[in-house]
Amino acid sequence: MRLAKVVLREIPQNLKMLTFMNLVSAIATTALLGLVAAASQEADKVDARLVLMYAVTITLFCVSHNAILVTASRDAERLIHTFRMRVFDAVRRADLVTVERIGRAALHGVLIQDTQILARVLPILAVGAQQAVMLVFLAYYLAYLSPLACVLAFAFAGLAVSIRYRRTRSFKEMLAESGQAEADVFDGLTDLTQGFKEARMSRRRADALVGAVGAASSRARRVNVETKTQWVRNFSLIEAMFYALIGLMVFVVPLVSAEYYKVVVPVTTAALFIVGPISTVSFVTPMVSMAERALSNIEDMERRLAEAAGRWAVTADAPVPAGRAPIEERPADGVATLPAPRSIALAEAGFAYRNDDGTPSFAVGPLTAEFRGGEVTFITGGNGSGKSTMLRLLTGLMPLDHGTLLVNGAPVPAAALQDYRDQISAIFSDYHLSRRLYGVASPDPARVQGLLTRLEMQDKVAVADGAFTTVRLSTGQRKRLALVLAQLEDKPVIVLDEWAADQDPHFRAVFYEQLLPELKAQGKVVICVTHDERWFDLADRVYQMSEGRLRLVHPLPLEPGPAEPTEAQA
Ligand SMILES: Nc1ncnc2c1ncn2[C@@H]1O[C@H](COP(=O)(O)OP(=O)(O)OP(=O)(O)O)[C@@H](O)[C@H]1O
Repeated sequence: MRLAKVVLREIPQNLKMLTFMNLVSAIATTALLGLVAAASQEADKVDARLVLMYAVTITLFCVSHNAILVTASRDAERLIHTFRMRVFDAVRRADLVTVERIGRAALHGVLIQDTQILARVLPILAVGAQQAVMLVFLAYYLAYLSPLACVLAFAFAGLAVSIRYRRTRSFKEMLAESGQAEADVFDGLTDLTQGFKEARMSRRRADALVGAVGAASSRARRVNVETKTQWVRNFSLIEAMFYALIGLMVFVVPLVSAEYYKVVVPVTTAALFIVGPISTVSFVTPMVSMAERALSNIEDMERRLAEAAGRWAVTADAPVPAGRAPIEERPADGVATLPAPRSIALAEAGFAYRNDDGTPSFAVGPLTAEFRGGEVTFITGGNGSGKSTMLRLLTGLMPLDHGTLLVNGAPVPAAALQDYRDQISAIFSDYHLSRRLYGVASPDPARVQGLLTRLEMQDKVAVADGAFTTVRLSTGQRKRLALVLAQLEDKPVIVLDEWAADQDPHFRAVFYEQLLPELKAQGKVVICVTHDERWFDLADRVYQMSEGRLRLVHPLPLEPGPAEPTEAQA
């Protein structure tokens, strides 16, 4: 059972203590029953010793019950924290295509919904386990009083529980359907909040969007109501059956057992005591499948992300092109030593986006291009020609299907990919600007002020306590802050995907005529995707992308000239 394995593997520390507390609470409950039976024999006087023992037993029960609940809740939260951190870590290690394919809704489902299910269910399961142990003790006690009553009571309880289970066969499917419907609602919410402007601008679009979210929400409501109704019906049925069980003990058993009248009071009391635990255990057992499902979702997500990372590691270790020495891997920790890039390149690189059935939907390559330090390279080409895809491959965000990524002419091994990415500042067209300057530890205030002034943002924004004072800015202004951040990172490679497209004509000229030459003068590898032909002559190289293929258009590759006359000819 997945749940048991996970508990043993992830939170083994308190299992002994929980088992001990379970035994204490079960013994305390059985002792309570014994004390009630003993007191009922002496109903004409109050025995102080029995009262004291009763008080001690109740205290033991309360202490052990509390300890079980508190420990189980704490362990459940620890488990959830572990899972969340593992999934976060797996996300940051995965490649972009996998994360995009999995989607925000599925990740949200796992990180929020499934972990919450575990947080709710695990402490209840601990109580279920406690009640199950208690049932074993109560069964012994009942069997000691009257074997016949014990057999009848448990047979009847078994019947009640099995009727209940037969009625909850479809519980799992209902949960799955409800989870899918909730994910669809979340998708719709994302479309509504992120596409708010578009929805607000068109009644038909907004109607269709809200209609789709409404349909998903209504599906979720129907399934959730069905699930809860079934739960309530089952609960009532089982309650009624347990009252019938008490009737069985009082009216039917005396008919078949002559000596029964001597133990009728303790047996009936014991039967009353087993009603609660049986009800709890039968209520809790379906929750095992809920927890198993949540766990399986979390583990599947981890596996999908890890598999993608694994595939990537393999493809990144593509064969070394002839004549190029690979970057060395340090054997001790397996991390490659990556030299500071003076040039980065793609050699015969290829990649295809794939449909769900695995067929390629769009392919780039073979791509061969080199980008050098102290040079500005422009990449141009029509919409959808593959420029951003090429940048994603060049920056190590997506695995190559074939070909090689090179630094200073040597292939980058899988173990060095993060090192490689750490050398690149990239501002993609869908750049996300955070208010906090993550990863830039205590920047020099004078330098920050200088950069803000250089980017003409000094009157709008400042940096305080490691964060921009605001990011509520225009698209062009946010891109300028992204460039401030990139300059603060001061990495040897800078990649800008249509950065200038959002700038006004004045600042566009500043960008091409001043900022790019400054970056070039600092010796950086500067790569810009751009459509601004007016400034093409400022670039050292211009590549043209067309239908996934890359062609050098400036400087034009030299045509092979007439052959030099040989010595003999001379
Ligand atoms: N995440 C993705 N999943 C699947 N296919 C994608 C994805 N992103 C892009 N594509 C496909 O790759 C093609 C090239 O997209 P890409 O963004 O690389 O083009 P681009 O040259 O940067 O275009 P633009 O100038 O419009 O930004 C697109 O036509 C699209 O079909």
